[in-house]
Amino acid sequence: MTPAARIACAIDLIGVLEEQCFGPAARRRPADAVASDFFRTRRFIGGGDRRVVSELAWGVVRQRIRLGWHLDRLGVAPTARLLLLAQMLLGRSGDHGRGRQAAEAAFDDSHYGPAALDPAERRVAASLDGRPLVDPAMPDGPRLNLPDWVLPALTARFGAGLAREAAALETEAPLDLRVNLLKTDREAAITLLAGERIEVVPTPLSPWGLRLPARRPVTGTAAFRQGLIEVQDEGSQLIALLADARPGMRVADYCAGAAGKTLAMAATMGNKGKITACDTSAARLEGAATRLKRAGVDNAERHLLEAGDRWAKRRAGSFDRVLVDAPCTGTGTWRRNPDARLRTRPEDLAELVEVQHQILGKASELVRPGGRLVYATCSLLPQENEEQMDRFLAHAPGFVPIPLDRLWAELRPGLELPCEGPFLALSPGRHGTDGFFCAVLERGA
Ligand SMILES: C[S@@+](CC[C@H](N)C(=O)[O-])C[C@H]1O[C@@H](n2cnc3c(N)ncnc32)[C@H](O)[C@@H]1O
Repeated sequence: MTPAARIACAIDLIGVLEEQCFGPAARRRPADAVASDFFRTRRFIGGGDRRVVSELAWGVVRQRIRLGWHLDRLGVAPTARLLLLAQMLLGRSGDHGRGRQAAEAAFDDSHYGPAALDPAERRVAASLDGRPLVDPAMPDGPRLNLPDWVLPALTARFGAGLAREAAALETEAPLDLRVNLLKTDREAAITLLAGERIEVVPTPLSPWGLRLPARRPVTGTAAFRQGLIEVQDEGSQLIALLADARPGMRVADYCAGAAGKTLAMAATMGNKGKITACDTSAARLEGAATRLKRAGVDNAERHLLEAGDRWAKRRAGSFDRVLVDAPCTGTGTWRRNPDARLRTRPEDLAELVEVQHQILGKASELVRPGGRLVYATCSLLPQENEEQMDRFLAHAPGFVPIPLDRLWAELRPGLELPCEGPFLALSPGRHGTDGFFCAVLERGA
C-alpha cells in the first residue's frame, strides 16, 4: 500500500468504528471486534499495512474525546477525515507547518489515496495546526480524556488525585502473570521464563504475581502451554487472595466468566474441595474449560445459570465462599480498552447497578452461616462499589463486612495495607493495577 492508501484505509476504518462503536446510533460493539471484521473483509491488506492502518485508527480512538472537542470548537462535524486530520495536526508545536504540509500531502487525491482536502477542511487544518492536543481552554472531561458523566463520581472518589488517575488510565497497562501454584512456584517460574528469554519481576502485592517490564507475547511459551502461568492483572489476583478459598471448602464463583478467578481459587484450595464456576454465558463457560484443563484443575465444575434454574435453590446456605465478580462498567480497565470510555454510557451504569444488586441477592443465599460472600468489580465508580455494598448490607443484615486490615494481616502479613477503609479499592494511578474493588462479608452463624 502507498502511504496515501493507508490513510484512505484508516479513514474507512475510523468511519466504521464511529458508526458501529461510538456514534449516537451505534451498536456500541467493542472496537477490536469491529476492526477484526473490517480486516477480515479486506484480506488483500498485508500485515505491515494492517499495523499502520490500525495504529492510525487507534490513535484517533485513544484521543477521540479531545479531538471531538477541538472539532466542536470549530463548529464542524467529526467526520472520519477530520478526526484523522486533527490527530495528525494537534500537539505538534514546533513543527512550523510541517504537520500541515504532511497532512495536505497525505490527502493526495491519488488512485487509492483519500480525496484532496476541500476548502472547508483546509480551513480546519489551518486552525488546528500547531495547537496543543490538550488545550488550556478545555473543560475537565477532554482535559482528562474522560467522558463527562464519570467526572462527579471520580472527583468524589479521588479529589485532587483525579489527574494522576486519569493520566494512568492513558498509559499502557503492564502485562501481569499469575503463577499456578498447583504446578510450580514463583521462583521456579521466574527461572523457567528466563530460559525462554522472558524477563519478569515479582509483583509487589500479589504473592503469585509476575510482571513483564517489557511486553512480550507469552502464550507461545512452554510455561504458558503447560499451565504454569496465566495472564491475570495483579488486582484480579488479589480478589482471589481475599476470597481465601481453602483446601476442602465448597466454593461458588458465581460470575465466573472464562474462569480467571476460579483458576486462582482452585490453586489456593490445592485442588481439594469443590469449586463451581457459574455464569449466564455459555460461551464464556466454554472458554473456561480449556483453561481449567491446562492449569491441571480437577476440583472445579461448571454450571450454566438459566432462567427457572433450581440449582441455586437446592444449594442454598451450603457454600463456604461465594465470589460475585460482578458485571460492571469496567471503568478500572479503561487503560486496556480505550474504546470503552466512548462506548459506556450513564444508562449502562444505572442498569448495571440494578443487575449487581439482583445478583448479590441471589448469590448471597448460597452462603452458609459463617461463610463469606466476596463482592468484586473492576469499576472505579462508588455507585458500583461502596454504595452497592451499603445498599446490600441494608437489605441483608445477616452479613457483616470483614475489615480489610484484618484480612490483609492474615493473608499478606508484614506487607503494608494497600488502601484505607474497610474494602479493597485499587486504582491504576496509585497501585499500578487495573481499578478493582473487593468487599468480603461474613454471614452470621
Ligand atoms: C467481570 S465478568 C467475570 C470475569 C471472571 N470472573 C474472570 O475473572 O475472568 C462478569 C461475568 O458475569 C456474568 N454475568 C452477567 N450477568 C450475570 C448473572 N445475572 N448471573 C451470573 N453471572 C452473570 C457475565 O457473563 C460475565 O462473565
